[in-house]
Amino acid sequence: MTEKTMTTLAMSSSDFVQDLFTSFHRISPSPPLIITSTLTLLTLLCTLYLFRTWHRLSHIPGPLLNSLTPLVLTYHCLIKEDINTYVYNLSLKYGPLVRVAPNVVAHYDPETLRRVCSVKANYTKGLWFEFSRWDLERYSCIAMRDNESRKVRKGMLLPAWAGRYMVVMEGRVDSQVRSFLDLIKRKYTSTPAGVKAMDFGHRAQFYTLDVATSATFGKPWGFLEKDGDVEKYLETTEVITPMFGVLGTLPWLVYVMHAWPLNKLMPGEGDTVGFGRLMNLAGEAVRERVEMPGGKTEDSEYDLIRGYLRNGVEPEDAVQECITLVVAGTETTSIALRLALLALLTTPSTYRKAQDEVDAFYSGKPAPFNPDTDPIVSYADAKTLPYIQAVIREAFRIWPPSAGLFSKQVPDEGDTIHGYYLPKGTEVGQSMVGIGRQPRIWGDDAEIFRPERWLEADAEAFEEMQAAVDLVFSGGKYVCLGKHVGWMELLKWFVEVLRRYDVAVVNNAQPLKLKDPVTFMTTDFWVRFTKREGVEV
Ligand code: HEM
Repeated sequence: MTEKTMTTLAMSSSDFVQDLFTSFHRISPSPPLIITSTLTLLTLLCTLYLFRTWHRLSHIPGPLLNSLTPLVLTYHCLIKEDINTYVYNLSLKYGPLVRVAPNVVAHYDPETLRRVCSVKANYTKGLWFEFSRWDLERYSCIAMRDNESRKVRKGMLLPAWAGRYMVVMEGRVDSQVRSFLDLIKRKYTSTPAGVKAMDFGHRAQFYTLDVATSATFGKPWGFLEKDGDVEKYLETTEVITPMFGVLGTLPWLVYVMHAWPLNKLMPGEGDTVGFGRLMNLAGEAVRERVEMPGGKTEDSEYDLIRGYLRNGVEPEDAVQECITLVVAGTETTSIALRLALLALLTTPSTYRKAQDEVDAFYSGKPAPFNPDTDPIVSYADAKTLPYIQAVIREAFRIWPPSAGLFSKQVPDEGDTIHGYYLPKGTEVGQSMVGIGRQPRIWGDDAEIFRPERWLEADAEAFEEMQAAVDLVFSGGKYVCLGKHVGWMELLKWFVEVLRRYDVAVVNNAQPLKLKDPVTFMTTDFWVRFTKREGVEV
């Protein structure tokens, strides 16, 4: 090959490459075209996804936006802080079954709620409960979604609350009622010479925390004695509790938070304060009891951890149950205590009647009254006071302490509620606010706090009302384990406090601030206690 031929060949191959490049460039799409096609494809996929999301339950009435995204509910938890009122208002607008999120419907029918929760129903717990998984490796009963496993676990938990153990538990409640009275005496008795206002929102929590921790661990953590937060528990739970509402609407976030790197920020057994400290103490308490030599435990040493372990709960699971006991037993009862007191303080006629009932009860007892040695009213006696019970039931009704959706999942065979077919996997949420406020059961004055309605009702109506309000403790296989302890705490507190003190709000224009990010939470509830005339305290 000559040099000339070589040069010609080299030139023609470079021309060829250049031509190829130019023609490729000519047919390749311009950047705007790539962006436009990608956007079109994404829009198409999103539309398909949204259509599919909407279509599944498109026959259930509800706002369009809610059928496309759960973020509307998240917004009402996080920003508007009115989630339960919002869900009830949707029911009023759209009917007895309303679609509140793509896969979640809500109802306010006591009968439906009882059926969904009944032992026979194949419904399982919904994803809403995922927030109560304190550890992804282990379950506490409240978070268990598999019916068979939860039946076995609940069967182990129940005997720990039975018979004579309730007597022990009542003694624990009495001690904390006494601690509360002692706190008023020590620091918060107002006189004409000066007001010693108490932030009741926090003190209600101190009381219920001391009851829950003494029932669980055998002795209280001592919030009332210290009259302050212990181990920064409240400081951290005040941040965490509203988050429970958000996680209820976006359950997948629970797994994100338990995965690296967010898990580094989550409370854990290594923590020395806050929620992590509770985990830590629960672990220690369980280990301590497992390592203890066998033999009979005196009733005075009885606590729920011992009861659970004795009934066969694995130690690691007992830790989870301890955490649930403290979380489930505290905020619920505090809410009921605060709002029942608020209702009494802002309705003078009911306050008088409640106090008269307590006085009438004690007028039949031998005098004189010694506040330090007289026993705290027994649960059995307190249950003979209809008006005080009516006050508590009215508070439960208007501000249900367990106000969230508490959704349960439709079983494989599907279900029909209020004439609407619900396919497998649909989450059925409850509106306890709706159950407590619907005029069909409560009459036209359903929004009004009026304990008298309970005394006026005939036997049949009373039964229906009681069965409806009782659902604040859920029902069937999900019924609250601490129901009687909660009732004891409330009844005993009202009887013993009203017996000794006159209570009044401090800020008449705004007794407290109420918000509803997951359930009814209050701040700035200042009250004053004044000794009743002629009563030694
Ligand atoms: C006014 C007070 C209370 C209310 C309104 C209340 C409400 C509830 C509700 C609605 C549930 C069922 C959740 C569900 O699975 O659907 C529940 C479960 C539970 N509650 Fe309560 N509760 C109260 C007080 C207490 C107390 C004082 C304790 C313990 C000291 C407690 C311990 C528990 C436990 C351990 C569970 C889980 C039961 C299970 O998994 O089956 N509760 N509570």
